[in-house]
Amino acid sequence: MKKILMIGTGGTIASEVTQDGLAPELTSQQLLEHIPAISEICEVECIQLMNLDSTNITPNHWRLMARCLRDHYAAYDGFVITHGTDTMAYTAAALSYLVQGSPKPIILTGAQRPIGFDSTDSKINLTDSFRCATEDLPGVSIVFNNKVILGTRARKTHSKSFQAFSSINYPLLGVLRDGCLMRYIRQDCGAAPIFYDLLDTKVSLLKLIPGTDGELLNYVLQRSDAVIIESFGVGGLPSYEGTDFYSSVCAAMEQGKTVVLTTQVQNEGSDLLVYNVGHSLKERLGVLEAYDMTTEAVVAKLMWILGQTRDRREIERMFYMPVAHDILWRA
Ligand SMILES: NC(=O)C[C@H](N)C(=O)O
Repeated sequence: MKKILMIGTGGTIASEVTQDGLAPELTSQQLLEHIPAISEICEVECIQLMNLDSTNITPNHWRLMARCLRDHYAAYDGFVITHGTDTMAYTAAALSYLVQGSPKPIILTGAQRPIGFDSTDSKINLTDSFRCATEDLPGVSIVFNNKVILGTRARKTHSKSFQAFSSINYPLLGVLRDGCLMRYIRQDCGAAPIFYDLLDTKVSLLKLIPGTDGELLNYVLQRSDAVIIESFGVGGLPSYEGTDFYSSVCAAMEQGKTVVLTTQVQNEGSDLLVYNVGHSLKERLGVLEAYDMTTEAVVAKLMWILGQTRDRREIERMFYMPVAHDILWRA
């Protein structure tokens, strides 16, 4: 029987009703006690790394999770991390950069309703996740509502219903039907994973609205090593009286900061060269663009890259180099 490590981090799945709203209180061991049938699927050992609403998860917690995987990697056949859904897509992306090429499954799961509630999705999500953790499903993925989503492509797209996650600009890796995994895609992997530990957390995101105050961008640029600007459509920077976004970006890049343009539109990604509002940003300034990557993946990838280098060319090379199919290859 395969041996799986369950790593508890909190979330709704582990939450109980308190006077001040739901709060994570159950340990991984207590979660398992709700589903005795898991012992027919695999042998499980548990570690409780933290017990947090995922709103409170930070990049330091991603590093703790990656270290936990590294320290216990050899002893288990697969890993199930229980996590709040609110920032699970960020954690999945971060672990995809911190633990690359894993031949063993690293599954993140959680729930929209606590395990103690009559109408809960916790039990099916956990059972499906343990099934997937015993399969040939390399790399980091999210198993939720019968779907298997690649870690770099997940996004929370429903705040309440069980179908919380979607795969963005990439097909599902598989689905679960009556507890059986139908795998559509097998991720490539190495003989052993490469673990990373360093992250530069001075990465910020600015979402534009029509008429954004240019001083906001200056402020964010000042306080960050990299800024992601979530712009409109296929991407570009506005210009109107009283703002000079272009000069702000230019000055920040001269100081060695990294600027990435992405889009608020969920599907199909950016293409800065299409419109005049984006063209010179790309051609003359050389800002990076996200193309089909999710914002969650861009955030985590920049932290991972800047944890390793400050060289502009190297940053650009690493940014466009696909890791776990986070970006479609561009020749
Ligand atoms: N469904 C959930 O898990 C939401 C919860 N607030 C969390 O992210 O921890």
